[in-house]
Amino acid sequence: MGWLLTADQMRKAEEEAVRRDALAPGVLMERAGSAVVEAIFSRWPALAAGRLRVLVLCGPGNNGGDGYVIARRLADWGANVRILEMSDDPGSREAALHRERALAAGVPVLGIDEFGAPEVEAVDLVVDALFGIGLSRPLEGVIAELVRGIGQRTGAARVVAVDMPSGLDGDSGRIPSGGVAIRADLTVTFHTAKPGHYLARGPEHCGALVVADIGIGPSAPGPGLVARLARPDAARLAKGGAGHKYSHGHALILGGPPGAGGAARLAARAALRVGAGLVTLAVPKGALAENAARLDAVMLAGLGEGRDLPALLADARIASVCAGPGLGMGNGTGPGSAVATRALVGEILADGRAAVLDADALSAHADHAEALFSRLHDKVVLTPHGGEFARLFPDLAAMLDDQAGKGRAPSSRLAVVRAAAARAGCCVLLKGPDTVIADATGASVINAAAYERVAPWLATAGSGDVLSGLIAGLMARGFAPLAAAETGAWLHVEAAREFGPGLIAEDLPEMLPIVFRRLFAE
Ligand SMILES: NC(=O)C1=CN([C@@H]2O[C@H](COP(=O)(O)OP(=O)(O)OC[C@H]3O[C@@H](n4cnc5c(N)ncnc54)[C@H](OP(=O)(O)O)[C@@H]3O)[C@@H](O)[C@H]2O)[C@@H](O)CC1
Ligand SMILES: Nc1ncnc2c1ncn2[C@@H]1O[C@H](COP(=O)(O)OP(=O)(O)O)[C@@H](O)[C@H]1O
Ligand SMILES: [K+]
Repeated sequence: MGWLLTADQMRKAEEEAVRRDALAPGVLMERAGSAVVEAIFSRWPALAAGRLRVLVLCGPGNNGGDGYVIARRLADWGANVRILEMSDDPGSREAALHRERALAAGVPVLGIDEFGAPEVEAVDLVVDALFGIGLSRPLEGVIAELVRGIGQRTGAARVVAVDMPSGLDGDSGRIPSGGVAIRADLTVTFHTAKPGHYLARGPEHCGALVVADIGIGPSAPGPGLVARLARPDAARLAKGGAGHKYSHGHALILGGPPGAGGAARLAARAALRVGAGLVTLAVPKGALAENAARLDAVMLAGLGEGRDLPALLADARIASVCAGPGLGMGNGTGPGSAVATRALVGEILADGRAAVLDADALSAHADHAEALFSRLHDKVVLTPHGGEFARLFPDLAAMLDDQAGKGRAPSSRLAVVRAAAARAGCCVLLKGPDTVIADATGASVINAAAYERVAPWLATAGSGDVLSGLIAGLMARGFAPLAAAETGAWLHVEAAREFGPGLIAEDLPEMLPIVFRRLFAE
């Protein structure tokens, strides 16, 4: 299901499994450590060929406990292993038990101040078992020095992080203000991935990510709100044999004044490609000629300065509206002005139909956020990028500032977007490589362009306009707001990956047929 458990939810899941299966102390830790060893050899089979030199860094908690298991298992296998530990008196019974076993197996255990000795630095593999989901503050002092030294002084050694790269907050993927974090080549986590593996600095510090099953059982959503990774519903996306164009919905896209129509045309094409039965682009009358020269399957309508939009919306077959890309932020009151943009958004929201508000539709409300929130309803999706988000929700955006909250746990993008959705009373999608989507009930999804889904070529002008068109097209097809946002964001990244380097926004809709073909064949 792709659930992403927070530290608290993970602890509850572990406790439940221990109780349910009456597990002896240390059994889960044994499984966790063994899973890491398995992942190491599966990722780097060549390491099994020679005399492997390993340095295992053990912290004072259960993450360190996993480290003692890994050290013993690798030593049993024949590796030359040394442990550097933070404490000779681990904070849990399980970790103490596994420390004793590692000592009994003859693994040399040194204090962390031994880091710097030549034989300690000359290793092939570093295992980072300092801190996992129990990180409670920034790494400082000797530990921070050790973490910096690992990068600089162990040369070409591979670094594997146990559960989380130490120093990285598992709920947010951020490094607590003033701290540092391990940069791993591989991170092995247990039961489910955690939000921090996908958010903020997570992917950059984790390297590659493996989620190991340690027998905690079915990954129940657990208490409280649980986020998950975005995934498509292929059956819902496919079209049935029956039906005609109107059964797949009519999307209305609003476009801007003459010379500013590209963004809305991109959105319109995306809405059509994602399967809306019909798409109409409505533009100021002065922009009709320009758009007529550029459109075929997308239909055109002209908007005067009167009540033309409500007249258009009187057609009950129009199932969704997209407003914002290129709509205008100019001075004055004519087409393309911020005043006109706010008036159009007001009419759309008063109508109550499913709608995507993006770009200028958001920015035009920078000084009118409360008025906007009072009109939003649960059929709306807002799709801000970071700058637009900060214009509407400055206090929430400030919580994501790297300098914010020194000494406190860093705020998570998930919590911040959930708070924005609750305030706005609608679905909010905050764009980025770690796109977060939440609705007013707190339901939330992360669509990460990370690991095997990296899509750096999406950072190109107009790609956000395509995303809003995808979501509008899906809502025209009857997808609920959160599902439309999730599916649109997922398809957006897949389309970018399908095209690859050299991608420009125009390419994205054209990749959808290939993405669909692959998805429906699976
Ligand atoms: N429970 C289970 O059955 C299983 C758990 N598993 C494993 O346990 C891990 C979670 O273990 P955990 O809860 O003990 O937390 P952990 O990450 O070891 O850190 C806590 C310790 O670090 C300390 N500390 C924190 N921040 C610090 C800082 N900046 N600088 C210095 N010290 C700092 C903190 O001290 P305190 O905050 O109390 O002062 C405390 O002593 C999890 O990630 C997984 O690997 C698996 O084996 C599966 C079975
Ligand atoms: N490095 C990246 N990796 C993956 N996706 C990215 C990256 N940078 C930006 N994106 C995506 O590209 C889109 C950019 O949208 P936006 O900032 O609105 O651009 P524009 O206004 O030019 O259309 C968003 O969907 C965002 O999630
Ligand atoms: K770790």
